[in-house]
Amino acid sequence: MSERQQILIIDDETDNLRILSDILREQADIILAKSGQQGIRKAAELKPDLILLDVVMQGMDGFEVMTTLKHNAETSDIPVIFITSLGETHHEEKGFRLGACDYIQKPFHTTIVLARTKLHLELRRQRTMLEQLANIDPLTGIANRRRYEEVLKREWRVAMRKQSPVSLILVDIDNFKHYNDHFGHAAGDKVLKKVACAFRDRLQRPRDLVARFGGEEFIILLPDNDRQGCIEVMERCRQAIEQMPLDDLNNPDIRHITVSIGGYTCRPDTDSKPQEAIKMADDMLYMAKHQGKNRILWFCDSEGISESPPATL
Ligand SMILES: Nc1nc2c(ncn2[C@@H]2O[C@H](COP(=O)(O)OP(=O)(O)OP(=O)(O)O)[C@@H](O)[C@H]2O)c(=O)[nH]1
Repeated sequence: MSERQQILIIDDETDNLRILSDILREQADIILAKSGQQGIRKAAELKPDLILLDVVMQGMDGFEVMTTLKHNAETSDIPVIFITSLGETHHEEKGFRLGACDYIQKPFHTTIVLARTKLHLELRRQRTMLEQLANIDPLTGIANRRRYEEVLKREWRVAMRKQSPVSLILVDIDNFKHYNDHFGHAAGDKVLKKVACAFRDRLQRPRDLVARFGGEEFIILLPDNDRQGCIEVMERCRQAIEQMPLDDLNNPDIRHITVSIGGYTCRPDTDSKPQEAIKMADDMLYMAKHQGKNRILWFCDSEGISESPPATL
């Protein structure tokens, strides 16, 4: 991760903003806010890596700003350093109790401000890296199952609140064992990467998610789209994979692979559970395999089972 980090400085004194940004601009890109309200807005919008927050300010003070930041899921994990003239122990204690990662007293020494911000930016960088490692499948570079389950829980709650549909899709590469046995594990790995890319490139809404479920299985989440819309998206994926050239694998015998897909569209309510929805998609995948592979079987609570491409008589 080489891109520059961002520090948001919230202080109602223009001179303080100028002095701090002069000190810190070599370390990171600086965002300035002249009031608590403006700081909260910029924190949610720009998600800086670190916030330097004054306590004594006109209107909303730093402690109130901190409380608001910690109550908003979008800003709650951004580290905050209080930088203030309030020097008594109980002020410092209150700052830490509210969730600050550090407390610097004014008048401050430039070297101390630099050393502490450097430390917290580095911790932030390492934390982001660990989060990415914990959420990404190392072979394909897409989300892993852990990440999928986390996002699914969140989208399930959103769908319940908004009474909107959510679709879960399981995908399994057809005859992959044969492929692996014939051409080796390394060639199989290349296919897995290509399939992951094919899905990632075609699922374009920001909340769509494709993850590696394990082995040669992928799992997809399409929130806020109806059954027909989801089937169309997945049919485009199925066709793209079927037509995907495997020439670079130098296997004259197998030029193409196919996938079977099981989908389930539902409207989550208090009686339903994400794990049951995954099971429904798995049942559809099983049927897709059973009916000849390279096809989509879909179940929707209100419309029953459908197949894509449509079965010919
Ligand atoms: N190359 C590679 N192969 C994997 C990986 N994970 C699982 N596999 C292989 O995927 C194959 C799955 O085989 P099966 O479960 O029998 O399924 P299949 O041959 O695709 O048969 P159908 O699902 O009925 O079409 C096995 O050979 C596994 O070794 C992986 O990370 N890399």
